[in-house]
Amino acid sequence: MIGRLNHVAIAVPDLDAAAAQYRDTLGATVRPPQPEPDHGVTVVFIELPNTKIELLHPLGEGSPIAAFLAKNPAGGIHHICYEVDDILAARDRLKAAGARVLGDGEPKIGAHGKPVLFLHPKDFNGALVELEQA
Ligand SMILES: CC[C@@H](C(=O)O)C(=O)SCCNC(=O)CCNC(=O)[C@H](O)C(C)(C)COP(=O)(O)OP(=O)(O)OC[C@H]1O[C@@H](n2cnc3c(N)ncnc32)[C@H](O)[C@@H]1OP(=O)(O)O
Ligand SMILES: [Co+2]
Repeated sequence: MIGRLNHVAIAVPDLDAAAAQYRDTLGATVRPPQPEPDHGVTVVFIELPNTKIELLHPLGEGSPIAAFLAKNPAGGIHHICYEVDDILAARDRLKAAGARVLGDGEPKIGAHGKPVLFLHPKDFNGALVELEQA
């Protein structure tokens, strides 16, 4: 059911410093900061030949990554995002298998303008999983 690895997300305490490190030290292509108020984060995408890195920083009150950064003040890998051909079919199959779909269970529009859903990390080996409509 899951397809390509769309991105690996890293929560960072200093977005500018992390973006500069990927650009200047690692020599990667770094996109401009992108506020995502509906998700409570600002993102910077790093373009790699085979996938993307999504740098995440809290935006506004009640950001879903605030607790994660409080527990991991130096930052850390926050989630992995897989593409699926049919996000509603994927959701229903996962729910039937007992996985917890986060939020109200309805897809939201993600950073690429496509529907996304999140699955509880405790149901996936301690890794928060994002699904994105391909
Ligand atoms: C930009 C849009 C979009 C895109 O298009 O790419 C994005 O990526 S948005 C990214 C940010 N959005 C989200 O993360 C939404 C989904 N997340 C959530 O709903 C919550 O963050 C959460 C996963 C339910 C955690 O909620 P929280 O209030 O932080 O609960 P706890 O701190 O109590 O955590 C419970 C439990 O889970 C562990 N945990 C939390 N986050 C992670 C994580 N990222 N990876 C692995 N494990 C995680 C946490 O440590 C707790 O464990 P215990 O302490 O053992 O109970
Ligand atoms: Co993401």
